[in-house]
Amino acid sequence: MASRETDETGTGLHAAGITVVRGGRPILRDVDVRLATGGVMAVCGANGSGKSTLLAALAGLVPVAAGSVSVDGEAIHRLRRREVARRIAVLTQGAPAAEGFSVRELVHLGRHPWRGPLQPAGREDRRAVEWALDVTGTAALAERDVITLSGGERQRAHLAMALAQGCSYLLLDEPTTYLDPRHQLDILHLVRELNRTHGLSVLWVLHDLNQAAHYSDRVVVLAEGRVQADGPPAEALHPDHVAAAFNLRVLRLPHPETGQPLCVPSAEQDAPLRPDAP
Ligand SMILES: Nc1ncnc2c1ncn2[C@@H]1O[C@H](COP(=O)(O)OP(=O)(O)OP(=O)(O)O)[C@@H](O)[C@H]1O
Repeated sequence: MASRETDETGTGLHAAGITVVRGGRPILRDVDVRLATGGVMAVCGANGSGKSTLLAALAGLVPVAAGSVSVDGEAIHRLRRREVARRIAVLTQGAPAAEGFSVRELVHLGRHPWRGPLQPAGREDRRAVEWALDVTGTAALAERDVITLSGGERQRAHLAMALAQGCSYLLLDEPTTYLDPRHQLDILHLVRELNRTHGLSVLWVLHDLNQAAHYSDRVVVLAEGRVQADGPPAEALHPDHVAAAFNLRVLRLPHPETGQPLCVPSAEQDAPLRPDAP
């Protein structure tokens, strides 16, 4: 049996029975989740259920009180920060706008794990940056100040920065926030394509259950810091799991064009979540 320190059995990014405590309170409890190499996994759950905390724990950014996180079989806490950053790129919610930076300079920041603090960018750095600008469609924006970009353009510029990092694991916290419906689909489609063409392993926190189901091959549903469901989208997003995790009744209806099951909120819902709501 593999130990929780080394996890020789598995590749991928694995949270093995982790508990995370913040502010003296357990936020995640005995969570066991594995992002398979080459997989696309969505994390869904109600506000405050622990999704961002799980993402941070998988990137080694928050300590675990029990269990462990491993990347390709190596315990993450044994790796140097730079080594982790060469394997795992993280794009958090509402990444701050880097005022005074051009898009190209922002994307170059993604190369930091690969060179010394004062080392100038080399050929490989420039190649990675131009590739990231190209695949995210931000090459035409490269000389623009990041602060002048629209929300959608900024999201793509930050995605380019994460891609320039040259990692095999990409963790995205609500990458569609602030985007209109068409730009949401464009980002989801782009990341899915990068998964298919470059074997990038993706874990993303998504609020839209239908987008999570359509663009991911596995869905984890969190409820109050525990795993409510983990499996292929049709299983994990069963109405019973959705009801337990979100206090939301949904119907499963086939998409009129593709027949894929859609989660549609029922017209019949329980009382509002907050008893003090008007
Ligand atoms: N540093 C912290 N100290 C204390 N409590 C924290 C800290 N960070 C997060 N929490 C709490 O942990 C819980 C889970 O937070 P988290 O951000 O992981 O949830 P989430 O599922 O991503 O929520 P949302 O959908 O609203 O973004 C929340 O109750 C939050 O207040």
